[in-house]
Amino acid sequence: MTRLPHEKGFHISWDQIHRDARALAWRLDGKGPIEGNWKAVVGITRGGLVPAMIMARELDIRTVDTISVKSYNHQARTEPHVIKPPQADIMGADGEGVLIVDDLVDTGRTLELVRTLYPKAHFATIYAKPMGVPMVDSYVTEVSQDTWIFFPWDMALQYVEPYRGTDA
Ligand SMILES: O=P(O)(O)OC[C@H]1O[C@H](OP(=O)(O)OP(=O)(O)O)[C@H](O)[C@@H]1O
Ligand SMILES: O=c1[nH]c(=O)c2nc[nH]c2[nH]1
Ligand SMILES: [Mg+2]
Repeated sequence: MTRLPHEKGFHISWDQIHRDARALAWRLDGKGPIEGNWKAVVGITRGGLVPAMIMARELDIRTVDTISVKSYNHQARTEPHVIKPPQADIMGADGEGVLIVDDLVDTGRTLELVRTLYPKAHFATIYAKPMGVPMVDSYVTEVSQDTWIFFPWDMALQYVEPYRGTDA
């Protein structure tokens, strides 16, 4: 296991990821290889499921599947492996026409593995770190490699002390 140093935190709200996933969908609209269309959206579980759903809704795509890849135990990186593949007839021989979506690309190891399986698919993530950029075809926002991205499903609202403290 490799534990990476993360100096900064980038905290994403539900509203932010909703807007970013929509923006990514709009950018890819009409860009599929089959008369501009995409034949399916495949989310890389688990993080890719929320953006995949939002993008499939925007692009009016009803064929939605998942590929389950596990690469991290909390913030510690492990060797990525496929736990559940998508349906073979959706992916075809090489993934052509399929939009494969994840929440982020970090080292690029997850997408590298999925790319070897489906080299002609289009790989889209909402966020990207520099090491992973070569592995992704489309993304919305880049953050530095030493930033840990906190997604809304991993957070909860909680009380914070006022900046000037309290009298108690
Ligand atoms: O570019 P990489 O360094 O491979 O990292 C990116 C991957 O890591 C996270 O998934 P994780 O394995 O933590 O599983 P999860 O989506 O179920 O949270 C994230 O959702 C990406 O899929
Ligand atoms: O929630 C997460 N934030 C990250 O920055 C990250 N990098 C890999 N996997 C990740 N998961
Ligand atoms: Mg993931």
